[in-house]
Amino acid sequence: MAVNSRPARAVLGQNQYGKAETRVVRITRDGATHHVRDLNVSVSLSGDMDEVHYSGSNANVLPTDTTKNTVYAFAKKHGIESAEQFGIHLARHFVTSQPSIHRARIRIEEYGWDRIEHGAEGAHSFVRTGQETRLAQITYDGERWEVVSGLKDLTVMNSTNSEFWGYVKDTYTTLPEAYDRVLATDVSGRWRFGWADGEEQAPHWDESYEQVRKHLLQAFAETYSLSLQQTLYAMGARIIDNRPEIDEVRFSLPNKHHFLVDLEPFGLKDDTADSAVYFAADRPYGLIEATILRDGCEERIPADLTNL
Ligand SMILES: O=c1[nH]c(=O)c2[nH]c(=O)[nH]c2[nH]1
Repeated sequence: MAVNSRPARAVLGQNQYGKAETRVVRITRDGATHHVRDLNVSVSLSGDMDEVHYSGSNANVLPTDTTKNTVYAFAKKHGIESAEQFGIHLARHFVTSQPSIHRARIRIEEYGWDRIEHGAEGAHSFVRTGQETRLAQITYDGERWEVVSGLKDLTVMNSTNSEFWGYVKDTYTTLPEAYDRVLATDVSGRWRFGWADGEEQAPHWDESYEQVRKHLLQAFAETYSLSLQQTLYAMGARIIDNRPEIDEVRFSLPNKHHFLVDLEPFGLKDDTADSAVYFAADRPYGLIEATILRDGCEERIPADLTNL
């Protein structure tokens, strides 16, 4: 076909739509033993969608907001047995319940959680699977050494034993008081060793790292938390109390908010005694930062850990 005889009309090609990255966390409570399923669900639908593109008629459009609600409602109603089973359930629902939808693609990422081993009662403390990044900074001026070790991206969660209430309330405060909430954070921590004189026996670095990691995880798991600030202090104090080679610890802890999803509009009860479905928000987040020192030691780790 000659270029000047090609039809001038534009036509619609492949198209799909849906809600991407619905972060759904379902916590099931079997007495004091909790179970977590944590998914990132992306729904993509296609079907009779010519009109919405050509004329703007939404008559065939199931809102993406509805697909998000369906993810939360199904998590509550049917549970999450596996990512595959959950995806099959959703895909079948969209295609069979909506005449205008002929194809559904559900993509799911699942984040795994291991239990934190500790000495206290209860099984509601988890560390996300996959390794954190271990960090080290060594400074030497020909005389004195400074070694700061650390870690980042160690994600932990307590599915209970966390409250937040009794805070200042001003004109702009809307936050409801929480008497049983999820407490989750990505731990970023640095700790400075007392060792500075090369003549002295150096600490066993690997063993020290493993022990610090263990102590901070156990303190996170065992602390009944009234604020993330309190938990942060407990983690740092546990390290100072148990590891004589360390003089200073600094933590930067994002408060990874988990909001209970209101399922009442779908006739589902928020029965937290049995199971609960949360929206895992990624931003904005509270950011709680502090240094914990061995009494009498100097504060040397910079306030902004991104500079270290
Ligand atoms: O543990 C918390 N500390 C806060 O300072 C705070 N502020 C807030 O809104 N939620 C929380 N949670």
